[in-house]
Amino acid sequence: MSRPTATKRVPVLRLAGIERHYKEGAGRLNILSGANLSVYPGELVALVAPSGAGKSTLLHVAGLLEKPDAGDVFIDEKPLGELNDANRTIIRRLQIGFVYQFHHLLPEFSALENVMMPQLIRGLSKAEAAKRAAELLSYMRLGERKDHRPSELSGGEQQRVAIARAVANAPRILLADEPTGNLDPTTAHYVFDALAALVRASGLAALIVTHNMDLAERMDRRITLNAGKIVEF
Ligand SMILES: Nc1ncnc2c1ncn2[C@@H]1O[C@H](COP(=O)(O)OP(=O)(O)OP(=O)(O)O)[C@@H](O)[C@H]1O
Repeated sequence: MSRPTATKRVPVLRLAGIERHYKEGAGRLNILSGANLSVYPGELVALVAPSGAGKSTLLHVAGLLEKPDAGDVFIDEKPLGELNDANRTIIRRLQIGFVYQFHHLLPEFSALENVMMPQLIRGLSKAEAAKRAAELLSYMRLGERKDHRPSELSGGEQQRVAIARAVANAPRILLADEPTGNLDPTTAHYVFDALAALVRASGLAALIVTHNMDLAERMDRRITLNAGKIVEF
């Protein structure tokens, strides 16, 4: 079936024929068996699947943390399979932001410093990093809280700092594993709204693992894993 408008768009993230298997005794456990996915600029895709279906494995492959056994990952249609480990690390640092269920903020640093950190690692000056970090925290409605340490912030505030940190280096892709899984429903909605606004405003492609069907319904598309393949639902 031809879809003329869709074919003109270029996906930010494309997974093509991804296979991933693990050894199990004498046999093989096939987790991903020809998984295909395209995520477009500003799009939020919910990944909803039962425990053990391969959600983390898929995020790890998309995030260049694990190499697929077959198939390839494309960012802006550039294939990444041929890159050596050093170049994969560079692409991961610059192009991909990660958000986890638990924020993993550095406890002895302020919110501002936590968001500055990836930029300093990338080689930006302190002044440049502080400016962007302050802008991002204001966008996440945390301007007043930027000098607080994580222990002085609420769970929802901590998670918004973690989201700001994930996009500090202006990545192309945001990968999130249950980003609101640790929050009460009202806070989860608020944090999700902030995340969605950021993704749409910056044209990121976001792949978000969630068990929360309310949030999944508010994303642009919903996918699941069935026998190692990606299925829209
Ligand atoms: N390094 C590994 N070696 C062997 N088996 C693995 C390895 N990593 C994951 N698995 C297995 O692959 C399957 C998929 O794991 P994965 O963590 O991707 O699932 P998931 O959908 O994220 O599950 P959950 O929701 O419980 O986190 C599981 O059965 C798991 O035990």
